Amino acid sequence: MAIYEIQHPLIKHKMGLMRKADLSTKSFRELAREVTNLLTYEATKDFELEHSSVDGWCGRVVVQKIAGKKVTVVPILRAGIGMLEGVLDLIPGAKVSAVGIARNEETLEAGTYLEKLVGDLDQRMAMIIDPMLATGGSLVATIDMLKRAGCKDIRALTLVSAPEGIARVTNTHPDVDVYTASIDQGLNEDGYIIPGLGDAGDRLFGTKQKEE
Ligand SMILES: O=P(O)(O)OC[C@H]1O[C@H](OP(=O)(O)OP(=O)(O)O)[C@H](O)[C@@H]1O
Ligand SMILES: O=c1cc[nH]c(=O)[nH]1
Ligand SMILES: [Mg+2]
Repeated sequence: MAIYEIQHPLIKHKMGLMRKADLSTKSFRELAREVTNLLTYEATKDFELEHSSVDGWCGRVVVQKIAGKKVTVVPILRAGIGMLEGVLDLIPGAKVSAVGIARNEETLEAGTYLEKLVGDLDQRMAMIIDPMLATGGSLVATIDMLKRAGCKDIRALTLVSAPEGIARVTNTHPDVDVYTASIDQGLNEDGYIIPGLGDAGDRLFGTKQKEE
């Protein structure tokens, strides 16, 4: 596996804004979408092109179009939904395979509750999206699921990744590349990424519990 931490000033700036604890849900959502636009741009740089031709205003014009495999975007529910529009802005025709995985807050084990994959996965590239790669349990479970369904070409986009999760995915699935906006310091005792974003699902959906 290769991990690509995208070095782009717009990504750095927008990630800095997202780390502010009192950011509104609306702004957090908008920034998640914008950073995902930029990650998608980077993660598609190696897409193959083929020549084609169209009727242009002055006659036939040779153009290029994306060749090869079709894409399925794989949001890991819930938080992955916060990156979905960001990918679809640039790949509007992609089919969506929804995967529901929730991390047990005590054991940190990933539990699967939904598997709604598109067909012909052996002929598609899967682009998994999840804002947070923490212990790596959720991403490994999703890759396992996609491979069981026949998918052989898998990459993942995350906003923040912890070294612990990167190591786990690297060891388990060395063929999967991860594109991330930031590699952070590591995990705290509760399995949260430091400095991270806090609970990305809660911030995207506005479900943060009030403290007693
Ligand atoms: O790398 P891991 O240790 O598995 O942790 C990362 C997972 O935790 C979060 O989801 P969560 O389980 O909180 O579900 P949610 O999206 O419904 O909030 C996050 O969106 C990842 O899916
Ligand atoms: O830091 C973390 C870790 C897991 N899930 C989150 O939403 N945030
Ligand atoms: Mg959550």
